[in-house]
Amino acid sequence: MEKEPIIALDFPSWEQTEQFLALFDQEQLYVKVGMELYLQNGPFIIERLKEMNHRIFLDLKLHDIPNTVHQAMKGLASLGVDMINVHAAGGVQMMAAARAGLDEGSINGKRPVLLAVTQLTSTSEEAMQADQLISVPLHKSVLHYAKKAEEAGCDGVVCSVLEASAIRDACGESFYKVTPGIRLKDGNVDDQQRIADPREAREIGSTMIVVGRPITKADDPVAAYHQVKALWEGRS
Ligand SMILES: O=C(O)c1cc(=O)[nH]c(=O)n1[C@@H]1O[C@H](COP(=O)(O)O)[C@@H](O)[C@H]1O
Repeated sequence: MEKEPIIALDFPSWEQTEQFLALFDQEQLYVKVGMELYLQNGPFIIERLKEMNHRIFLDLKLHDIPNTVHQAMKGLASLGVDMINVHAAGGVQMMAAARAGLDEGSINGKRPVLLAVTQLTSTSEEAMQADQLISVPLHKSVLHYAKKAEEAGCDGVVCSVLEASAIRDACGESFYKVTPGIRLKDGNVDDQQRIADPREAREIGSTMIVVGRPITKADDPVAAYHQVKALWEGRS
C-alpha cells in the first residue's frame, strides 16, 4: 500500500490547479492529471507539477489500435510521469504495445507504472450488461481484464475496491490495484457506482486510492485530504 492518497486534479486550468495546490503549503502530494486538465493545457502541466516535486499519475486512458498507442506512449514516457494508463478493453496486443512504447520512451531508466482500466467505477453491472453486451457478472469482467493486463505486461489495474481482493488472489500482492470511486461515509456519490471509503480500501487491499471531488469540492480541501489520509493509513 502506498501512503499518499492520489488527488485527482480535475480542473480546467492551471490557474485553478495552482490555487488548489497552494492550499497545501509545499506538502508533497501524489496527484492525478486527467483528460480535463491535460487536454486543455498539455505537457506544460506536467512540467509545473514536477518542478513542485509532486508525484504524477497521468490518466489519459488510451484506447486505440496498437501502433497508435505504442507511439503515443513512447512520447508520453518522455514526460517522466510516475504512472500512466490505458483501457484494458483495447486488448492484450494494445496493452503490450503500450508497455513497449513506455520501455522505449522512458527517460533516466525510469519507466512509468502501467495500469489498465478494467470496468470504470461509474459503471454498474446493469449498465455494463446493457451497454457493452457483456453477460457475465461485473466482477468476472474486471477479473478477466486484470488477467489480460498481467499477460500483456501491465503492472496493475484500475478497478473498484470491491474487486481488489479477487484481483490480489488471481494476480498477486505486487500487482497494483489502484482504486478510484472513493467516498467518505455520508458524502456525495456523484456519478460513481462502485464506491468504498478509504478505510475499506485499506482493509480490502487497494494498493493506492484515487480521490477527487471529496477533496477538491470540500469546504476545507486540506482537512478533507488529511481525513482521507488518516482513514487510509488506519489512524482513525
Ligand atoms: O483511471 C481513473 O483514474 C479512473 C478510473 C475509474 O474507473 N474511475 C474513475 O473515477 N477514475 C478517475 O478517478 C477520479 C475520481 O474522481 P472523483 O469521483 O471526483 O473522486 C476521476 O478523475 C476519474 O477520471
